[in-house]
Amino acid sequence: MTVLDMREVSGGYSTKEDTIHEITLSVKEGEWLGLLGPNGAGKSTIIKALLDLLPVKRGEITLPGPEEYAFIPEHPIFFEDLTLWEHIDFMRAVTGLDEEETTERAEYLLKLFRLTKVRNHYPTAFSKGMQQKLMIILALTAKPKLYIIDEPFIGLDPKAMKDLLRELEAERERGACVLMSTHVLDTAEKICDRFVLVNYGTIIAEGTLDDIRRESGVDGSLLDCFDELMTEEEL
Ligand SMILES: Nc1ncnc2c1ncn2[C@@H]1O[C@H](COP(=O)(O)OP(=O)(O)OP(=O)(O)O)[C@@H](O)[C@H]1O
Repeated sequence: MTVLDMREVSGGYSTKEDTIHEITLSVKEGEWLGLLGPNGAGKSTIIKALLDLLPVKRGEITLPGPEEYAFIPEHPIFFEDLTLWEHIDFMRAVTGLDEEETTERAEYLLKLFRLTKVRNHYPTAFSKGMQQKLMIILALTAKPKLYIIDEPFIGLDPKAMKDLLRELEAERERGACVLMSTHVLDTAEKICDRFVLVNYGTIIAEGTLDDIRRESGVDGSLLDCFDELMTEEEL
């Protein structure tokens, strides 16, 4: 079953020029889609368009209801006046999740990501990695149908990255799906089922690793294929 669908979506920051052009992609139940591309390619813009944070000029977007997806942004966002635990309470109040279950899961995740000691502190004073972990904990606690993650691995220490992958893997077994943008191609290659490669706001290749290999003519890693496709584009 398709959980997320974008059909020929174009839009951008200025009224004159589009940043993304006719983007078509979809994510099915239990599937992990990697959104890849160089700096400035338009990955975050595609995610913003998807979440209605950017005016979409053309195209159609189908997304589950807000309580069914969680967004982990590239740059963590917090309420200045709420402590870590108050953020969890707030998320629970908004989503209407069961109190006991949410508390148990949040406490487990705080321990796993080593934030228990700062549960009553304000996230604005956290390091970038700690803030990123809190965004992850809030998303994982909500147990949504769909995770939309913009650069999940930047700023995380190796243990946190491993723990995040393990927790997401457990979520996949539950049927949850993931759309993630990332530069970490070796990890993407291992965990994603399909890939969408974006350059200058346009999709230049998509499919499974085998599809991407065929398209690039390179029988190598995702990074090798990516390099080849990018070189072809620049010629
Ligand atoms: N707030 C903004 N206002 C105007 N233009 C923007 C804004 N944010 C991004 N852009 C432009 O949109 C284009 C795509 O940027 P985007 O952030 O989507 O790229 P990205 O693929 O996520 O890059 P990175 O990997 O560096 O995060 C770039 O040319 C960028 O300059």
